[in-house]
Amino acid sequence: MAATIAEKIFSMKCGRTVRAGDVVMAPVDAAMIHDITGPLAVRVFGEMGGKRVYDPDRIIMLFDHQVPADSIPAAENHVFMRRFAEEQGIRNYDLLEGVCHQVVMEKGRAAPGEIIVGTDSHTCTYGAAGAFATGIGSTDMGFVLKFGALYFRVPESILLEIDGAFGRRVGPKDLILSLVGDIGADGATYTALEFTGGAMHDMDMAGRMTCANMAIEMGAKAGIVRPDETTRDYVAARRGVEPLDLAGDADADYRERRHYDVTDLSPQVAVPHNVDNVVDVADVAGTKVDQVFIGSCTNGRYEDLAEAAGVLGTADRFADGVRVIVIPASRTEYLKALRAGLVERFVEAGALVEAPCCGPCMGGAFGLLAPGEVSLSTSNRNFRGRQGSTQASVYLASPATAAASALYGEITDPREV
Ligand SMILES: CC(C)[C@@](O)(CC(=O)O)C(=O)O
Ligand code: SF4
Repeated sequence: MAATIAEKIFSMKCGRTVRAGDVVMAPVDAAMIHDITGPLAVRVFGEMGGKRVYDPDRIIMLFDHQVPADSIPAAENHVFMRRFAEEQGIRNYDLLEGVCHQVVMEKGRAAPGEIIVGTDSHTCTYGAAGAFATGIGSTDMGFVLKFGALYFRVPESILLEIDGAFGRRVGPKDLILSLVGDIGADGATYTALEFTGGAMHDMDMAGRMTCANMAIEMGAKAGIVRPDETTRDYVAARRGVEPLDLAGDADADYRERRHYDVTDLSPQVAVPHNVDNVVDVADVAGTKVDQVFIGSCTNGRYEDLAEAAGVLGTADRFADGVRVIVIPASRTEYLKALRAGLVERFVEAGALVEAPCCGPCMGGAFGLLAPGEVSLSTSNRNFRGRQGSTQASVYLASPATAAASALYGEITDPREV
């Protein structure tokens, strides 16, 4: 019987045919917890009478939101989580490996057909590898840690067929921002987005992660990129085995089918204070910026830093008065950038390059904005107060637009640099 990818994954996991709308108890292949939402999950696990986690090798614990510890409570959280890891024999964790969603992917912990949950709403990122990956609350995670399964209502799916070829200095972030603007912050609530089409097929894994990462910004439970040879190569290189092949059936019962062509897409910008308030860069060009942040689980990979460095080109310096903060999403991506000379290039141009962490993305330990200040950020949220003062403004854009804007001190179309 024709089925969507989400229906196929849940049917496989439940050992019977299930359909969108069915409520099922499904096994969880991997569970990710991090330093902000993890402690509560661990406490709930204890309150449920949990003594041993269901499988320590399926639990991934990462410290990324408040690292290095930026307060004594944060440090206490880290001690609490490290103790839990040690007592439970959880080996998949590292203090400074990087942002959770980058690390889960680069460690090969996501593969087509798997169900992965995380106590973070951007867990959907792993749909780039063909998994059904979704953010859950810390209470649900307490249940997963103990039982290794969770109740799900199998979501309806929206098929997104993306065709065409990106123009110069236009890429996956511009695509996903345009989709968020078109579908709306609540336009895909509780659905699974299924990304397919020529432009997705041509996209590298970094770009697919950028797209899957922002599925939640349309309310979606998951953002699954149809697996293909790029998926197979990425996963096989990390797992050493050929992953499952998986595709939604053309005649499956999709709630919606949408077609987009990226050929004429221009650089996109999400304007304060809503992620779905998306315009062409031309509509906000010339807006003065005080800070530019290049990083986050959305756009902190080597490919993103290289895109920004490409726009920087041979320019000596970023614009006077603009604070440029660059944060590679993981130690691996940082080392790639170091070895390619990108870090030196950013520092020479006046940027602050920080060790892998979430940083200014969520108004964490540093990079906070004062009232009236303006940030252009390659991250995924721009609600009021997200990066500091509720009187500050955050614009979201691609690494190329971020670099161009840092060069001129104002929002700038990267195609004009
Ligand atoms: C935990 C929080 C800061 C988060 O990382 C993800 C979440 O909303 O769960 C974010 O980006 O908002
Ligand atoms: S980088 Fe930002 S969006 Fe990603 S997990 Fe950290 S705080 Fe959340």
